[in-house]
Amino acid sequence: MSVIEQHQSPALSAAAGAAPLLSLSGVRMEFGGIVAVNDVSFDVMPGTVHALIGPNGAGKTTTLNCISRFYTPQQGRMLLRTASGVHDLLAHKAHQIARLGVARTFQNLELFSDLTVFDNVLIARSQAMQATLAEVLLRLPRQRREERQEHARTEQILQTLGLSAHAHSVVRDLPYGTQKLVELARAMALEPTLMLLDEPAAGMNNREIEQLGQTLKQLQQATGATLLLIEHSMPLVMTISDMITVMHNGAFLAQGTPREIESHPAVIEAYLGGGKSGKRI
Ligand SMILES: Nc1ncnc2c1ncn2[C@@H]1O[C@H](COP(=O)(O)OP(=O)(O)OP(=O)(O)O)[C@@H](O)[C@H]1O
Repeated sequence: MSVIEQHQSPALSAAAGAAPLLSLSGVRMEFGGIVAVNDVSFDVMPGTVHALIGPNGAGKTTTLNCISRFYTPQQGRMLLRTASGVHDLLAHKAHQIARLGVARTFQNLELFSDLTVFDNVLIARSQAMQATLAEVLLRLPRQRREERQEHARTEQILQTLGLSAHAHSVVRDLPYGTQKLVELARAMALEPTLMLLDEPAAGMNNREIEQLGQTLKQLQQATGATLLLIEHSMPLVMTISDMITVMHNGAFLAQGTPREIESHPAVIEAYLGGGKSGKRI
């Protein structure tokens, strides 16, 4: 099927002439006898919101864990093209991935729950600070200047995500949906080229999901970052995605725009297990 529709979104139009930011080819990951990801290949274009969907156990999180180098696939290639060149992700360890401009959030929150929202984001920012230990200890001018810049940048990130009012709240006291946004803020603090989001809407109510959709779209437009997200909320996926890749039973099933995917017979079959063609997911 054609990957790009005739009436494509501005993000896809801009990306159409570009090389993929991320290319997976023939990725295979198995655990003992279980093949979680089987010969999966797809591209993610720069500056797009790209969803990775599929029924439970399809292999989505395992794929994301391969990209973030939490896992090392037994076969396949994963290339990341950034301004600094083409990077073979398999040549990098998980802790080096952030330096390539890749940030991720998790299905289960990974936050400092006893710290404030501001401090959670500031700690993520601190990875980007250039001051040496001597400068920090002596509080030299460059370190003080960087500190001021980091505080201002942290405030800006909180504002973008609508978290300013919660800046000085302790994370554990906040509703779950707000904590999910804090995790997003921490990922954004790394100023990534590619953001990997594992079920950002999980545990949110409909109003929060709608708000999240607007926030993600704004975030993508404001930063130019590419978002690759796993998500089960179809209203969210269909609203914000430029492109959708569908996995089923560990394999690539289809790729297309939301309009193509919602009426794709094989996708409907995978979700509904024998649903009639013409139904929508
Ligand atoms: N560490 C592991 N050890 C053994 N099997 C695993 C491991 N991780 C995943 N699997 C198996 O691999 C398959 C794919 O799992 P994965 O979590 O990637 O799917 P998913 O599409 O993200 O599912 P969900 O939407 O339910 O989160 C499943 O059968 C799962 O049980």
